[in-house]
Amino acid sequence: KQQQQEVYEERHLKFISSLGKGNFGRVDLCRYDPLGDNTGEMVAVKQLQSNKQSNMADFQREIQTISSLHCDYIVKYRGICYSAGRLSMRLVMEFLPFGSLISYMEKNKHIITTRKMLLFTSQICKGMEYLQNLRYVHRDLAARNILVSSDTLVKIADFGLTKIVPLNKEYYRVTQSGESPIFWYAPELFSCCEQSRNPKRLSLHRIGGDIQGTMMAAHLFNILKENWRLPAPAMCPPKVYSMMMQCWAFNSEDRPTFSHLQDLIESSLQDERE
Ligand SMILES: C[C@H](Nc1nc(-c2c[nH]c3ncc(Cl)cc23)ncc1F)C(=O)NCC(F)(F)F
Repeated sequence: KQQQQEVYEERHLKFISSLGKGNFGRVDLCRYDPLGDNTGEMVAVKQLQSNKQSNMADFQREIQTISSLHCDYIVKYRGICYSAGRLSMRLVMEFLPFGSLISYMEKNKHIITTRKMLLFTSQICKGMEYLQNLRYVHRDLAARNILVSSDTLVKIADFGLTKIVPLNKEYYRVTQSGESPIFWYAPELFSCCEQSRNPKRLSLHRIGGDIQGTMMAAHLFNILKENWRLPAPAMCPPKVYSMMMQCWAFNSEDRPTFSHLQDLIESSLQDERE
């Protein structure tokens, strides 16, 4: 059983490579090697890029969020590393060797079966249902924020935009302007994350290239009001596309819950077995 460390000493955290950049942070692959013999565990370490006060507060909230989550389908929190003088801190998480779902799908798009994609989607629904039961809203569910643990297990990651729905409310209203991923729909798994079928690219094509900035959200709203939706990805089973369309219902009360989605996935899996 891997160590469940809470505090990581900076001097034993050995940088190996940079994994990627998020909204305000960077994630590196490190080996935590207190014995100094390269037998320590590999971990993913996130640190802020900017030391803007607001980002620091958001980072604290992200740490608070991920450290409260215990689910097989959510990336595991390992602990905190306080830098010298405790000025900045770093979030230590489990390292998933297969990387993000986007890169995994691009690399394996010719061998990934519909069954495998349904299994991944079902696991994401289970993770999202767990979040929902804790009244968390992820707000940035996209294949780029899903990590692949093995050929049969994916996990939800990146809780930088996650908010808690207050007890006296039923939904979360976007308040601060920040970068909202307005083009992102339900899991775009079934497009194999092909860049040509990227939700943003397809929506921009429909809206027209000469629109920019604040007008963009208005135009996106209009085409959705007129019931335009992303086309079915290639090889997407009809039942799956109808499930996606239900997730994109204009009125939120018409959209399926994550538990209902799991029933739909089970029934699609039956079809795939026959
Ligand atoms: C900014 C960081 N970007 C990347 N991370 C990794 C990664 C591989 N393996 C990993 N194991 C644990 C973690 Cl936390 C990240 C990785 N790979 C490519 C990236 F571009 C990130 O956090 N992205 C969000 C999410 F984690 F959901 F993919």
